[in-house]
Amino acid sequence: MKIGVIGGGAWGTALASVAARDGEPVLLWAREPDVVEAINAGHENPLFLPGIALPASIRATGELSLSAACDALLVVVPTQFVRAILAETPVGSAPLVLCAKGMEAGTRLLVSEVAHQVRPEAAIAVLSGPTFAHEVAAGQPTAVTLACADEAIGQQLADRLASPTFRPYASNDVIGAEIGGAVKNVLAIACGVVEGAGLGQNARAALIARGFAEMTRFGLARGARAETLAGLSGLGDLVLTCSSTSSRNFSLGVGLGQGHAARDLLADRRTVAEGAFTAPVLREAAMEARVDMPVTEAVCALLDGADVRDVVEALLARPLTREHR
Ligand SMILES: NC(=O)C1=CN([C@@H]2O[C@H](COP(=O)(O)OP(=O)(O)OC[C@H]3O[C@@H](n4cnc5c(N)ncnc54)[C@H](O)[C@@H]3O)[C@@H](O)[C@H]2O)C=CC1
Ligand SMILES: O=C(CO)COP(=O)(O)O
Repeated sequence: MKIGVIGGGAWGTALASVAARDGEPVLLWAREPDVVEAINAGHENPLFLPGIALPASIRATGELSLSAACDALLVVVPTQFVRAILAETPVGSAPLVLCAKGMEAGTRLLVSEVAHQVRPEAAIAVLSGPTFAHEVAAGQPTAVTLACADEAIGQQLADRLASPTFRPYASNDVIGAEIGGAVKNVLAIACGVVEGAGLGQNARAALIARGFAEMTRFGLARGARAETLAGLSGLGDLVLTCSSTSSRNFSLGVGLGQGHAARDLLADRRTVAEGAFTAPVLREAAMEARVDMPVTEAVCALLDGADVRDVVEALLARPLTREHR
């Protein structure tokens, strides 16, 4: 199965490295000519994944048309670009493995729903879980959820991508796998705020638990299964992203918690903090589904420029309620 990877950021590069581990040829489409050049000439992606040696069997290209020769395509561009890239990519009969974590602005769709609109004929899988790209590319042990409604295709993809240090766990809950990854990025911003504002470790643990309750309420309303939300792509990724400055979303939150303005923190970023784009979309989707998401609302307020102390005060002043509703 020849794998093509669409997107040469940190995660696309790390996944290309996973797929190329035994000398298998992998095609990697990158938008930046510098990235294409550096991968082909020096087997490194100094822009997005510096300091990691890549397998020589990865061939980078700037030509999307070459993906027509692939048997499966890993789609790893940030969420807001998935629709445009998929429209341009020749897909043929290749299954699409969606690896971005977020919701599309305007439509409020999950990435699989966008892919289904643009490529209704393609089999769709979602790969998601606690996966910092630099650790995966360095061969450190990692486990992910690989969800596909067609379980035979899902198993083929899992077998192809698995290695002694990369363990895909099969699932058929595509929506559930996506909701965990989309929501945890917003919650990671909130946990970063707790860190940046010096609110303490009790507050962070409370936020992870109440954030998980929020993720679960929203997920169940959108048709996710509870066990998927409690698995690698939900709780697993939430715990990872809420506890490390390696996370771009958590780091963005640290800056907000220290009182910096979101627009300054987001200006001129080359790398993506998906939670900043997903938060307002998630707030709208939650209102539409009549799901209470106070942490998400607080993150939206901070991204809109509200004062940290006011937002924290308002969260803590909410009426006391039952832990389980
Ligand atoms: N970095 C990580 O550790 C992980 C990232 N992800 C997800 O993977 C997705 C991609 O993130 P990263 O690879 O980390 O990106 P990155 O932050 O390393 O790089 C930014 C990417 O955005 C692309 N880009 C910028 N403008 C674009 C445009 N107009 N059209 C198409 N692409 C454009 C760049 O070419 C580059 O590939 C995100 O949804 C992220 O949440 C998922 C798991 C782990
Ligand atoms: O999704 C990730 C880890 O699973 C990466 O998190 P960040 O995008 O916050 O860096």
